[in-house]
Amino acid sequence: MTALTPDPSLHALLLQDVARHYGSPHAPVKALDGVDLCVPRGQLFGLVGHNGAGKSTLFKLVLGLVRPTRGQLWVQGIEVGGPAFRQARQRLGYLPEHLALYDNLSGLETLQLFARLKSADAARCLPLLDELGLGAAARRPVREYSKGMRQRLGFAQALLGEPGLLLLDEPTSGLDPAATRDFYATLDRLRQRGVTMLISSHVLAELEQRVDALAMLSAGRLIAQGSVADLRARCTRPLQVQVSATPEVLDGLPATLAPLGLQPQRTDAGRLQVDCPRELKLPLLARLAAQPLADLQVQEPTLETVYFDLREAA
Ligand SMILES: Nc1ncnc2c1ncn2[C@@H]1O[C@H](COP(=O)(O)OP(=O)(O)OP(=O)(O)O)[C@@H](O)[C@H]1O
Repeated sequence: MTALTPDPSLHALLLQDVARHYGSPHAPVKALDGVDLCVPRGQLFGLVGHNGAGKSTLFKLVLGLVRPTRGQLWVQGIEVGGPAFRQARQRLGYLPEHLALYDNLSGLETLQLFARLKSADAARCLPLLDELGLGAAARRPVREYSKGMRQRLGFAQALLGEPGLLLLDEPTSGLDPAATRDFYATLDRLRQRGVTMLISSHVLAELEQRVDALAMLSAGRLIAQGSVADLRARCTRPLQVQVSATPEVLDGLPATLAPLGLQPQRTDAGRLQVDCPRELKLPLLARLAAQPLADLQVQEPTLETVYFDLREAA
């Protein structure tokens, strides 16, 4: 786990020992319990966890919409709920999982309404819609918008006020692959401008290739935090190594790999698979490299496998 520095101004977001309990104090629902989290500035940072893990509660705490039962939070160095937070809140963008929109307003009117509520510059509305590919539809009523267009409009309201930190709750749920790709391309552009983004998703494969780092929540507790590579290194599940070669070469591999204690399995006539503990990866590859193979593939555990593994170990 990343060591926490005591200086909140160094981070886009810092949580120290944060708990949020609901219900009776005698039998509380512990939506979050003792979470230490540190999101560096300028990162695309993932937040993953199963249903009810506490992701939305964490967003609400950061936005100051609910108060922590225990602990402290800082957004860009400002304490959430403290005297300077009201102003800092203006530079927080939030895209909730379900954003209520008025069907009879146009996209532009909707965004102008959000701009008024947020005291943001209304002159930015049309350029923002253009930037998100909604310029041509800006004056059409929202009831005519597709799911993807509604999502982009929701995203536009989150971008009002030039936020330094964006909170994105399940932003791609229900989007098709092309819309998802476009959405992440926009996030890339924002990252290049130095915006920090905290994004929650159930689709771990989607985050795997895109986030700088992520935190894993389970039943209100933070079970791991780091880059995908850091978290993979902590996973106890084996790597899968697949090799292709002539049947004669494959016949000889069990004896070659026996000194490592590895037992390859034949998957079809021309292929063989070895489940390999991480610490044996290099010795295995060294032995395989000495063989006349036709092909070799190393499959790392997916982020989903890593999540389940770390959750079991927590
Ligand atoms: N207002 C509330 N009153 C009582 N319990 C609540 C309240 N809000 C959340 N909870 C409980 O807190 C826990 C965490 O909920 P939360 O919505 O934060 O999880 P989540 O990770 O966002 O889930 P999902 O992925 O399903 O949206 C759940 O057990 C939920 O039932």
